[in-house]
Amino acid sequence: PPKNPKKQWSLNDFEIGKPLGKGKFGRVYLAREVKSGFIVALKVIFKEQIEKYRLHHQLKREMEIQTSLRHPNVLRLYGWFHDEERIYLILEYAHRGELYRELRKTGRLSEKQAAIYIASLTQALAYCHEKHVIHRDIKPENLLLDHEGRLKIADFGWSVQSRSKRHTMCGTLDYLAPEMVENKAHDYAVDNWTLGILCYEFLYGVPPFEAERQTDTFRRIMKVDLSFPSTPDVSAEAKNLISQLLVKDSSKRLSLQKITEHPWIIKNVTSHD
Ligand SMILES: COc1ccc(C(=O)Nc2ccccc2)cc1NC(=O)CCSCc1cnc2[nH]ccc2c1
Repeated sequence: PPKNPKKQWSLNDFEIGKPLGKGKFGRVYLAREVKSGFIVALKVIFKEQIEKYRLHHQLKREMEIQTSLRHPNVLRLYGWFHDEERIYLILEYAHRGELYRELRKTGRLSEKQAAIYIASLTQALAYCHEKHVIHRDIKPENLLLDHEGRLKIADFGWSVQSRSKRHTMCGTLDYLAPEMVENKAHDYAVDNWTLGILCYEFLYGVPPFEAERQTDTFRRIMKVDLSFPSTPDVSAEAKNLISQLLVKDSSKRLSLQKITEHPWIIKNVTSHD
């Protein structure tokens, strides 16, 4: 990655390549840092967007936090620069793209692969929480895979994200915890709920409370209407972990520490980062 963080980067330092994520991540481009040949993802944000939503100081504070986040399962923000009308974020490039794509391709994951991803996510979240960073909108399309297939939580930009979260609201409620759906104050424990949703989706190929209409998904989440189909045949340990995460009372959800100690994780994951 670009070495000296204090260096003032500019657009001339990069050769811009293809657009990434087809606008899913805002406007992000593959880019190569000319001197080192290092490949990055360059995210372009228009200043008038930031001004319009008065995000300037939040963006600065957030950039400070994110450049300090160093974890193998958290996408890096190497630095940023700006010109008159745009802000550029120099982001880590995850070569194997969205985990979502892999999930759609294979339909569902093996128990071993699912456990490896859940363990990676748990470690990344434990790290973010100890750095007092939450609001991780962790759903499959915000999870990327690097060239070794290692999971990276790629979703930040909560302020912009919260706009897209409203967008998500009209998209899908599937990943939102009851307290989020009820618009109650929420804390770190929403991420534990989402881990349960993701674990279910990794193993069954669909999220647990999926329904034709949003109102039905809403009702199923509030009721925690959780059921395990007889096929595919999923291990009792996996169902046990999911059942201990998809708990309405956020204080009763399995803690991140307990997830790493769960028999299903221990059985399926060597020390995998
Ligand atoms: C650390 O990450 C981020 C940090 C900050 C922000 C952000 O926008 N902050 C913000 C903006 C405006 C107001 C306030 C805050 C966004 C991200 N991350 C992403 O946007 C997702 C991955 S984009 C890169 C990337 C990599 N590797 C890929 N492989 C395939 C596609 C792809 C796409």
